[in-house]
Amino acid sequence: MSTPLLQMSDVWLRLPGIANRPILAGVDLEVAAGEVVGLVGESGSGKSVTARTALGLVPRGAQVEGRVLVDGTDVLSAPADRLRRLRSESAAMVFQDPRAGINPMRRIGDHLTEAARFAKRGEDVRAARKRALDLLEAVGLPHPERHLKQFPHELSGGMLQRVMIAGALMGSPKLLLCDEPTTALDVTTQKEIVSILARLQQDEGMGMLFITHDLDLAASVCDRVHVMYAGQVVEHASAKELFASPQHPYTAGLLASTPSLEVVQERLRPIAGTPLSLLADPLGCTFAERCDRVMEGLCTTQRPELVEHGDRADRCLLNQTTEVAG
Ligand SMILES: Nc1ncnc2c1ncn2[C@@H]1O[C@H](COP(=O)(O)OP(=O)(O)OP(=O)(O)O)[C@@H](O)[C@H]1O
Repeated sequence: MSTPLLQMSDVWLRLPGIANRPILAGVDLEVAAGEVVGLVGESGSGKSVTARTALGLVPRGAQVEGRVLVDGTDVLSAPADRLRRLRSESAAMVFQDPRAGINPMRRIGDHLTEAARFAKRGEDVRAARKRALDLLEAVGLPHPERHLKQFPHELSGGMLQRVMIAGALMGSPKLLLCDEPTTALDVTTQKEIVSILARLQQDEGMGMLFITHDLDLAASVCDRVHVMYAGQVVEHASAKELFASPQHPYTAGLLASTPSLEVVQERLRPIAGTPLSLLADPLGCTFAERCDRVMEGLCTTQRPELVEHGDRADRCLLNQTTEVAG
């Protein structure tokens, strides 16, 4: 197998003075070329911090340990100029809110060609403009020439997110990190944006990390899915296996609390309790206090490791205990 484009190994991120527990606690994650890896989990589980750490964008005051390789570059030790180049040449990110990532005072064309100035081939402005026009067309915008001259406020949220996707692709990245790219959009626009992303990912052979709350969306877009809880990956598997037979009670809980048009469920069952506070740092499993299968005396005192079972893995003592017993 080829070397992954993104390789995160045992990544820890702490925010002293803000959080008692680590924000990321030993995250392992790989994305290969041509592959879409999903990252799902409730709000606050660490999905965005994982993606941002992959590009060396860590919160101020953060203490980070572990290893992050993006296309061979050691992100956590690379100097700032190497990281800047990496973010324009090898990897790019699309965020949830397109308006937060664009200067409202600059024309769309300037935004797009500015990104090209950092690109590997040192394109001149004309070549960058041509690429911008091609990409605006590829993301389904009706009037690329006109859009180049427009300001962000002249476009709807869905149109602007297409511009942001075009901008992310200006440097022909090998790796695209998408952080809830459709959450802020209406359902029809969401579907269009997702299908554009999926087509571009395949056309360009990019590796993609796709962060979403939406499990149905993850099931339809991703090859593999990682489930995060309280800063840890608690389960990962191929999308097909994960949704057909979740092994971790948290994954099962997420599925049971997700409305689905395909499967008519009698009643949605929300996961009891609330996500682990940043001030809590329990001795045992971080999900124990909400788990409907908790083994008292065991889960509350022992931290489970992520254990592989074939090509999937989960972090649950229940499965490990059953294995030993069996
Ligand atoms: N700069 C920061 N300062 C303080 N706390 C932070 C910072 N960035 C993230 N956190 C905290 O780290 C935890 C993980 O945040 P993160 O944004 O990665 O979660 P998430 O899973 O992406 O959630 P959401 O789905 O809501 O975006 C949260 O508890 C968040 O409050």
